[in-house]
Amino acid sequence: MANIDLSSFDKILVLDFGSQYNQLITRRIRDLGVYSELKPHTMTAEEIKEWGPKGIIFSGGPNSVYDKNSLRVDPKVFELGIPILGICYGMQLMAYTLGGGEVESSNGQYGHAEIDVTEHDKPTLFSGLPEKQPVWMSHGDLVTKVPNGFESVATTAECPITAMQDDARKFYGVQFHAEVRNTKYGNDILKNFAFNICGAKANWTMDDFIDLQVNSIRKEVGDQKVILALSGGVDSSVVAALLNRAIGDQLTCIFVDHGLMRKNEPEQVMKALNEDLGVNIIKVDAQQRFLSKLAGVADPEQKRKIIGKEFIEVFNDEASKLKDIKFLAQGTLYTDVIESGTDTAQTIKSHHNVGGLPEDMQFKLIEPLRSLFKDEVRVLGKKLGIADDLVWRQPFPGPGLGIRVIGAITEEKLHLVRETDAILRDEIAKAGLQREVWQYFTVLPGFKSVGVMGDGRTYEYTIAIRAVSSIDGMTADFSQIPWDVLSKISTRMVNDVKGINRIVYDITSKPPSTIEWE
Ligand SMILES: Nc1ncnc2c1ncn2[C@@H]1O[C@H](COP(=O)(O)OP(=O)(O)OP(=O)(O)O)[C@@H](O)[C@H]1O
Ligand SMILES: O=c1[nH]c(=O)c2[nH+]cn([C@@H]3O[C@H](COP(=O)(O)O)[C@@H](O)[C@H]3O)c2[nH]1
Ligand SMILES: NC(=O)CC[C@H](N)C(=O)O
Ligand SMILES: [Mg+2]
Repeated sequence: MANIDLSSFDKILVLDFGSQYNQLITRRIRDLGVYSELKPHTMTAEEIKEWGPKGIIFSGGPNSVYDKNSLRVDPKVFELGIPILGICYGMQLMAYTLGGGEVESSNGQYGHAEIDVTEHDKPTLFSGLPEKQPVWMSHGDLVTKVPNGFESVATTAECPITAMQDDARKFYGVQFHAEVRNTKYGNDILKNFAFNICGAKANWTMDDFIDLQVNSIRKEVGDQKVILALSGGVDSSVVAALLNRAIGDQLTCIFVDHGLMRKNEPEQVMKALNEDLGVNIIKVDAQQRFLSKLAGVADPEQKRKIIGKEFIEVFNDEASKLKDIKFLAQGTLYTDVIESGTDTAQTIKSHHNVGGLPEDMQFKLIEPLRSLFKDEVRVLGKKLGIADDLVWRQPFPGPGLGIRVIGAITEEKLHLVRETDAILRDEIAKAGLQREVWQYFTVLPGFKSVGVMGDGRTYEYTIAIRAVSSIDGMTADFSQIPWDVLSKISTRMVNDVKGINRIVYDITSKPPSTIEWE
């Protein structure tokens, strides 16, 4: 095993000013083969120097630079001689902090825009790229005067200073989000920054990630025992493979059947995991515990917190049977972390494994995938030799069908979601669409409507079909499942599942919606 320490890699540091997309910047840089980490905006110039990045990126964020409590940066960071790129709030912060710049509020620009690049001659962020480029904007404020030493290098009608640069000091700012895929040349812009401007070398790969994680797990755990929350999903299976490599039989995996699983899932999961992963797995039957705690609870955040807490109670019980367990491992991804809310980012929903955890938890967490996105985890899963079917399994949230029955959960409602979900999955498989559609499931909104079946009046529940395409779960588009497939699905659901008389199709993207309804 290679003994890896970070000093062998060229690094780019991303400072966190609270954007939902901040970790997306680090992963774009890692995709280029350059090591990158997200760190708090409070890191001092001295600490940054010690970390030794080739370049620094300031992320976007929800603040306005003129807010009293807006997030700032140590001004000495501009004296380190390290190239800096500010994105959105990051650019505004540069203009505000460096002498001579001005920022004002405006009507805002949200979504697509086209920029005109006005500076081509010098080596810039835009070297080798077209003069006109589609970008993605999300801002209320804008820079109205560049700081001393800077020039404006790109423009749109609404935002005359869309990009700015100071060649001599290697400081750059873009008002648009270069890290999102809707910015057509975003990756090329980041490439120009990392390689041409910072002079970084691409000497980082996912194999290095595996080595780093395995080493750090061994160091942290020593000869102690670890339990892993294993769901049968991709994320926890990848963690199982990593832990198996790092600590072998010091690991015990625990699969919880909370009664919110899909049709036949518990049996299938146990069979598949036993065959594929070769790890020691305990199945806990906890249906009654979860369902009785959830009875009558309608608020989505409260449901998520109850589920998160009950998971930990189950792990506590199992740990006390196994004795001397200090560590709980989970397949937490960055999406779970950022949506649950951080010191700088707002809470969108409390994922059961992050925001839903009880405050007084006894375990120390091991979460090796905490900074990664789903598509990176799939690459990792393949590298670790996990079977294709498991690597490409559609995500299924820990709270399961519990967040797909909207409002209070009952056995009857769970049954309707479970049966319609099974039909949907079967028809999607028959149509060969499993890979094309990223995630697909049914939701029971909980209201009834009038229908007519066999000449008789019905008054029954509605089922909604949710199907999305995505790469990392951070943004998603609704999938355009062919009408004939939808038609078959709808007919089968109404015919086969008693208690349903209407099927609707969810045609919203994320944002503005989220993938799950709760
Ligand atoms: N039924 C379960 N039993 C044990 N642990 C679970 C269960 N459901 C979820 N978890 C834990 O919560 C984590 C987060 O769940 P999540 O659904 O995001 O990941 P996953 O199930 O591993 O992968 P996927 O996204 O493919 O479903 C899991 O990685 C796992 O550690
Ligand atoms: O393990 C999980 N625990 C949760 O509490 C949770 N909530 C949402 N999800 C999954 O995360 C992805 C993004 O979902 P949303 O757009 O609904 O936030 C989608 O893939 C969701 O299925 C969860 N996974
Ligand atoms: N996305 C951002 O970074 C937004 C920056 C700032 N909050 C604005 O509205 O202009
Ligand atoms: Mg899951």
